[in-house]
Amino acid sequence: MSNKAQDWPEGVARHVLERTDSTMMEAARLAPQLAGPAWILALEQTAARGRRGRAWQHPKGNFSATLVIRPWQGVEQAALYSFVAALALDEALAQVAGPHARLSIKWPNDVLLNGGKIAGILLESLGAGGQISHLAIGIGVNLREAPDPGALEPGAMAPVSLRGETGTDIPPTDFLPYLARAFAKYQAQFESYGFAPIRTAWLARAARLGETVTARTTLETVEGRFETINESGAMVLATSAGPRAIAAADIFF
Ligand SMILES: O=C(O)CCCC[C@@H]1SC[C@@H]2NC(=O)N[C@@H]21
Repeated sequence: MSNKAQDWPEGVARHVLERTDSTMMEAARLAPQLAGPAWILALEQTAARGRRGRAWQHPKGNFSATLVIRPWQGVEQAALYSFVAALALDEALAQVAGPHARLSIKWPNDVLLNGGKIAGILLESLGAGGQISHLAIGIGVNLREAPDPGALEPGAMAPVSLRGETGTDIPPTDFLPYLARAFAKYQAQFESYGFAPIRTAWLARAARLGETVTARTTLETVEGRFETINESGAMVLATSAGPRAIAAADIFF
């Protein structure tokens, strides 16, 4: 594991907080004053949130951070940063987890370790008057402890922790440079060459590609074979009624 201070990506600010409500809220408060991209890491969060309005548990020792950036293009491109973030997470975790860790990415933006959920990503756009000024990319990683499965929704993916699965015990402040470097690498790729190379890399890491999955949207439940993701990042399922592109859903295996 290399974790030298000089390995921090150039031009990116870093704020480390002992405690806050949520790094997403901290990001919204800080964004107007930021001169460039910034990571906001909190050692404790009192009101952390997950996707679809769910609460996110943050046991002590786990990683919780939000990266604030100015998105490269419009609203549609902004959503694709979740794939950039998932690849970065996968790479950073592979670097610290050791050779036996089985990492994969679950559409749209969870990272799995040995089949359980180790990390989640939450994207929020910040701005006023319909204009996105900043993108807040929130990342939670169960570094030390898996949250209590009893507090999760029925059918939710079983949570695991890095320490529980691999024995690696890395503090959040030490994990951050791995993630920041990996994110800067994939961000540069995305902003130079577009979504195509990110999509290819993402598909190579995708969990259950080619297998039958169930997608639960707010309106319906769709079952089908996970064929690919399209150029907008939607999951494409081969269903009995033909191909379906799903833009947002919870996926069950
Ligand atoms: O539902 C998910 O899987 C996404 C979870 C995102 C949690 C992170 S922790 C850091 C940031 N601050 C928050 O309040 N949420 C995100």
